[in-house]
Amino acid sequence: MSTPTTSTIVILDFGSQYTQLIARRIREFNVFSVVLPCTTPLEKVLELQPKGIILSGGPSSVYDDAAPKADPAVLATGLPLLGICYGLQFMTHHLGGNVVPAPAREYGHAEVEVLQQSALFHGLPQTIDVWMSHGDHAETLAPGFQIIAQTKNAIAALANEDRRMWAVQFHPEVAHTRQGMELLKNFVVNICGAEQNWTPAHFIETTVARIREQVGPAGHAICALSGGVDSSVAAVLVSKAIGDRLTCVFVNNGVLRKDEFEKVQRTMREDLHLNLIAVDSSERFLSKLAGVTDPEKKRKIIGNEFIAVFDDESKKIFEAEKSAGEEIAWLVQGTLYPDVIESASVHGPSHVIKSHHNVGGLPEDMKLKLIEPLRDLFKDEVRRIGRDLDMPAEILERQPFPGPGLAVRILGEVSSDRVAILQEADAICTEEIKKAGLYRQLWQSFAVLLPVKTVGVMGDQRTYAYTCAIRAVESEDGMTADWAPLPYEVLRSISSRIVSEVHGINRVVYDITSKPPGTIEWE
Ligand SMILES: Nc1ncnc2c1ncn2[C@@H]1O[C@H](COP(=O)(O)OP(=O)(O)OP(=O)(O)O)[C@@H](O)[C@H]1O
Ligand SMILES: O=c1[nH]c(=O)c2[nH+]cn([C@@H]3O[C@H](COP(=O)(O)O)[C@@H](O)[C@H]3O)c2[nH]1
Ligand SMILES: NC(=O)CC[C@H](N)C(=O)O
Ligand SMILES: [Mg+2]
Repeated sequence: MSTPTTSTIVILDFGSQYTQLIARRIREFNVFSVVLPCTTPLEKVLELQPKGIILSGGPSSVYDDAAPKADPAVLATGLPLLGICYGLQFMTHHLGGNVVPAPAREYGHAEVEVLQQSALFHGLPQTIDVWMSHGDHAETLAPGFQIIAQTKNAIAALANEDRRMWAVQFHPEVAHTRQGMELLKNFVVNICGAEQNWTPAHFIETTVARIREQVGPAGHAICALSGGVDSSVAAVLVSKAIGDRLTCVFVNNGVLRKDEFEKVQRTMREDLHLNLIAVDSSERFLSKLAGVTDPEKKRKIIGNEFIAVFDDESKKIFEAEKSAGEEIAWLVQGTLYPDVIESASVHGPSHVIKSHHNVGGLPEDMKLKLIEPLRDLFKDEVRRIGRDLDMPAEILERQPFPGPGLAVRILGEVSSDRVAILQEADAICTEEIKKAGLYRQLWQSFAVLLPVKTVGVMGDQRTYAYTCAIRAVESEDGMTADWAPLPYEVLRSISSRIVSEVHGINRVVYDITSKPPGTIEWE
C-alpha cells in the first residue's frame, strides 16, 4: 500500500502482540509504514522501495526448528535494519552469534544503561526506563556487532554501524518504554532518512491516484457499503478516483439495527451523493442462518452470502454496461488493520481470534478483485482522513458496527423473532446513551440477546423470558478495551425501559469484562 512518493518503512512480523503498535508509532510522526508477514520474499519487500526494515518481536525462540524465519537475504540488503526483541535474536542467530535461554528472564520494567553513543540513542539520556518481555538472550554476538546498552541482567542493545544494523532487546513501541518514540524516530528519520510527509492529505492524493491507475480508464468497481465509518470513507476515496464508475451496494442482511436499512440509504445518497443500490437480502441470509449456533459458522455464512450478493449485483451492473464494453472487476471494502490482525490470515505466527466476515470469511473462489484502501490503518486514522475529505461529523463519529451485525449479538440461533427483539432493545440502549451524552466518548455501546430465559414477575404475573446483556466499552482502536463505568442512572433507565417496552425480555445484566480477556462482541 506504499507509493513511490512516500518513504516507506517495512516491518516484518514474527507474531508479536505489539507489531501493529510499531507501525502505528511510526505513522504518528508522519512516516508511512507497512507490516508484512516475516515470510514475505525479499523481492516483494523491495518492491515497496523501503527506506529501512524493522524485524518485530515474536512468541517463538529462534533456536527452535519451527521458529518463524525471514528470508536471510533480508539481512544483506544494505538497508538500515532494526531488530526488536525476537528481531534482535533473529539477527544474532543468523549472522553467526548465539542465542540461548536467559539465566534471568525479564518481563516488565527494566532500567537500561547506554554504554556507547550510537545514532539510535541520539538525544536520549544515559539511563532509560524500558519495557522488556523476553526469556531468551544473545549469549555471543555476531561478528562485527558491539553491545551499546545493557540492563543489570542482559544485553539491551547491539549495533553494527558499518553494516547499518541495530537491535534492541526491549520494546520501544510500547508506551511503558519512555523515550521509545524518540528511539524509533532516530531510526526511521535520522538513520533511514525517511521523509515525514505521510499526512491525511498526502494519503488521499496518492491513494486516489493509485486506485485510478489500478481500475484503469474503463474499469468499474462496486463498493460494499454499510454506512459505517470505514466503508463510507473508502467509498468517498474511490468515487474521487473513478467518479460514477463506482456503484455502492448496501445489503440488508436481515441483522441490521432498527430502521438502519432506510436511514443509511438516506445519508449515503443525500449527504455523500454516492451512487447507491440497496439490496434487501434479509430472507436469503436468515434462511442460511436458520439452525446455526456456532459463532464461527455464523460469521462464515454471512461472509459467503455477502460475496454471493456482491457477485450477483456486479453481474447485473455488468449486463447493463456490457454494450459499452466496460468491465466491473473490483470490489471495494472498508477493511481496517484490526480486522486483518484478528483474522490473522496473513500473519503466520499469530493466532486466529475470530474471522471478521470481510477477511477470514471470504470465499476462496471469489471472482471480484479487492480494493481495500484502508487496510493498513486504525479507525482513528480513518476518521482523520474522513475529516480531511470534508465528510459530515455525524458519519465519522458513528460507533463501529460489525458486518455480521446482530447475528453475533444473538447468542444461539438467529431467527427473525429474535432479531426483532434485539433491534428494540438495542435502539433503547443507543437512545439512552445518546441522551446521557455518552455516545461519542464510548467506543461501542449495545445490547446482546442471551439464549437464557429466567423467571420474573410483572404486574403480578409470572414471566419467563430472555435475558439481555448491555455492553459498553472504551477503547482507542478496538484492539484492547475496558468496560465502561456507566453511571447507575443510565443503567437504570436502559434496564427499566427495555424490560417494560420490549416484549420477550424480562431481565437485563451489565457486562463488566475487558478485552482481553473478553472480546468486544460476544461472538
Ligand atoms: N450491510 C452491508 N452492506 C454492504 N457491505 C457491508 C455491510 N456490512 C459490512 N459491509 C462491508 O464490510 C466491511 C467491514 O465492516 P465494518 O463494520 O468493519 O466496517 P464499516 O461498517 O465500514 O465501519 P464501522 O466499523 O464503523 O462499522 C465494510 O467496510 C463494508 O465494506
Ligand atoms: O466488520 C466487522 N466484521 C466482523 O466480522 C467483526 N467482528 C468484530 N468486529 C468489530 O471489531 C471490533 C473488535 O471486536 P472484537 O473485540 O469482538 O473482536 C469491534 O468494534 C467489533 O464490533 C467486526 N467488524
Ligand atoms: N517478545 C519477544 O520478541 C520474545 C522473543 C523470545 N520469544 C523470547 O522470549 O526471548
Ligand atoms: Mg460496520
